[in-house]
Amino acid sequence: MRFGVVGFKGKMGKVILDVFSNDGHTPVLLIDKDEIIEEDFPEVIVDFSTPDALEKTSSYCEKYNSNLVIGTTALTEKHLKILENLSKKVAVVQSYNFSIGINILLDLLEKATKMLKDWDCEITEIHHSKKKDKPSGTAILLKNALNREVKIHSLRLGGIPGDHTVLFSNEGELIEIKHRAISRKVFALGALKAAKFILNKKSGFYTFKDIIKEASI
Ligand SMILES: NC(=O)c1ccc[n+]([C@@H]2O[C@H](COP(=O)([O-])OP(=O)(O)OC[C@H]3O[C@@H](n4cnc5c(N)ncnc54)[C@H](O)[C@@H]3O)[C@@H](O)[C@H]2O)c1
Ligand SMILES: O=C(O)C1=N[C@H](C(=O)O)CCC1
Repeated sequence: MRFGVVGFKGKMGKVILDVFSNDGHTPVLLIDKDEIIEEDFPEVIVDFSTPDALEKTSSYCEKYNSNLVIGTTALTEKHLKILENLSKKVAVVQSYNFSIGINILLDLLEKATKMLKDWDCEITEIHHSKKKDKPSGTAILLKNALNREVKIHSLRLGGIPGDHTVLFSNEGELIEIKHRAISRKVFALGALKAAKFILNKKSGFYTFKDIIKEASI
């Protein structure tokens, strides 16, 4: 496929370029804060950058009728509205976490939270010191899956790609459900799976969970 990357100079952008290119796909549109390289029209644009880039990303999707895979976190209602409108014209996959493990964990938590209604529950997330947003997008997804008020504890240190733990405890027991991304490549591989999923879709809004379900991973 011909693909575009928004945030191509960033940590995720570089890994996405690598993973997609190694799978035989051709980068034709590269966008970062201070540079745009436009060679051809992309079938899919992948945006892992910053919420401020979304209007530009959306206008490129409309210009080229490109589908969109977006992993950028810290989106507000305004950004979600842009994505909703865009998804009426092209196919959009949005997720705060493109790893298979977290998306399976979200299913497990929906079940666990019903069984552990009376237990205390909190979330911890640890990420590299360069991460700009807090709490992580994934922690927000986990909180939503728990469907109750939980505290999120955020730590920023070193080069950690992403650790999330959900803790449940009663008077005598502790259950810890933990996910660790060992490398950023897992997110890029998930984005590639999402890009292949929407390649021939006309329009619509999807999450990564929809894709995993359809592929029965
Ligand atoms: N959904 C997921 O699975 C997942 C996984 C990892 C990271 N992320 C998210 O992806 C985003 C990027 O993470 P990162 O670690 O690569 O960050 P980063 O800071 O290393 O990279 C961001 C890139 O975006 C560029 N950028 C900034 N403003 C821009 C603009 N207006 N237009 C175009 N480009 C612009 C920056 O110059 C930089 O190159 C963050 O929101 C992060 O939370 C999501
Ligand atoms: O490195 C990041 O930034 C990550 N962001 C996502 C989040 O906020 O949940 C996913 C994990 C890595």
